Amino acid sequence: MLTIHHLNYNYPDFTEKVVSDINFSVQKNEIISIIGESGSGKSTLLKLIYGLLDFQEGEISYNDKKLKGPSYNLIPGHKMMKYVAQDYDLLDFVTVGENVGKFLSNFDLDLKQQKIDEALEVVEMSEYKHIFPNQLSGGQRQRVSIARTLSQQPEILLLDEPFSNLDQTLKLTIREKIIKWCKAHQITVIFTTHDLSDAFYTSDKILVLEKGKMIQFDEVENVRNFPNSEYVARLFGYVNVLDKEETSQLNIQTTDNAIIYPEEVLITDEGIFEGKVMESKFQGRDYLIKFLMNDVNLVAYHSKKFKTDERIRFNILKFRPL
Ligand SMILES: Nc1ncnc2c1ncn2[C@@H]1O[C@H](COP(=O)(O)OP(=O)(O)OP(=O)(O)O)[C@@H](O)[C@H]1O
Repeated sequence: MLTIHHLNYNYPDFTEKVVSDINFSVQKNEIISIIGESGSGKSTLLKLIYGLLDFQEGEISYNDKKLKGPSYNLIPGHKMMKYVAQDYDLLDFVTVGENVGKFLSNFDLDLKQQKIDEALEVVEMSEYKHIFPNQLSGGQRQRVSIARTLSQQPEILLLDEPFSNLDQTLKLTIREKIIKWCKAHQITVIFTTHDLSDAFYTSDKILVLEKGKMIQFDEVENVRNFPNSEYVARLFGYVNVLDKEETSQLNIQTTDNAIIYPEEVLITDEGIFEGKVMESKFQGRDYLIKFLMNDVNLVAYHSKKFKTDERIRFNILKFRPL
């Protein structure tokens, strides 16, 4: 088990804490995604866990053994972990296959090739095995870099934005294959992402960072269903955040502010409230309808497009106090 306890970090020559009093534990074989606004400290947290930065306060331990930063280790980076940064770090003068096998033992060459082939297959790069990386696209380089860490079968895999350069179609397959492979090989994965679908489809738990602080850490469904702040709710995309005055206009019985996801606003002719459409935007599957009820701005999804200024009726199906 990996445990992070009261972790604090500021970059040398800066006083501001980039990681501030972080506490969480990760069980073997769990998949954790770290989400948060740009600059919230996601990459820094990964680097601290991997042992690339010396934290000023706190403790990181793995299976009850304390882990130290680069000042205490001859080679930075803990042996049982592998870290894929955003720069991929491939050698351009050897082939993709040789890059993937770079850290594998030459003792059993058949086994080495088997591991290389298996890892390349997971990221769907088998046909590029004999190509040099400088002939690859950014997304292909990213996949080779991931394959290189998979082939080494670490106990913990730390991935910084692992799917950021993949197009949507490829991402759906590769993301699933990588996660399946890691689950099958009992590998713990911690990855950062800006794409909420990465977090939803692949992780067991989501860790939310805001300005270096961990503001929520919970199972995926709980973070989405019970976001503990407006910041967390807004990470999931469009959301209605209503203050007390606005909730009372919608007959919502709460003394707190409330959040309502767009799918919890039902546009229907039988609705008890009336609104005026401001905008209908096609979202791929349905329309995002922005509308006003008195002076309350709301968003909802609907299969049909409405005209600007059209009158609609709606009901509130659910709300969550904040
Ligand atoms: N080497 C550095 N020296 C000083 N400050 C840094 C350094 N690297 C990052 N920072 C600062 O630390 C903060 C957190 O950066 P970090 O890269 O961890 O955020 P992030 O959440 O991963 O961002 P992004 O989503 O944009 O990748 C930012 O304010 C950044 O400017």
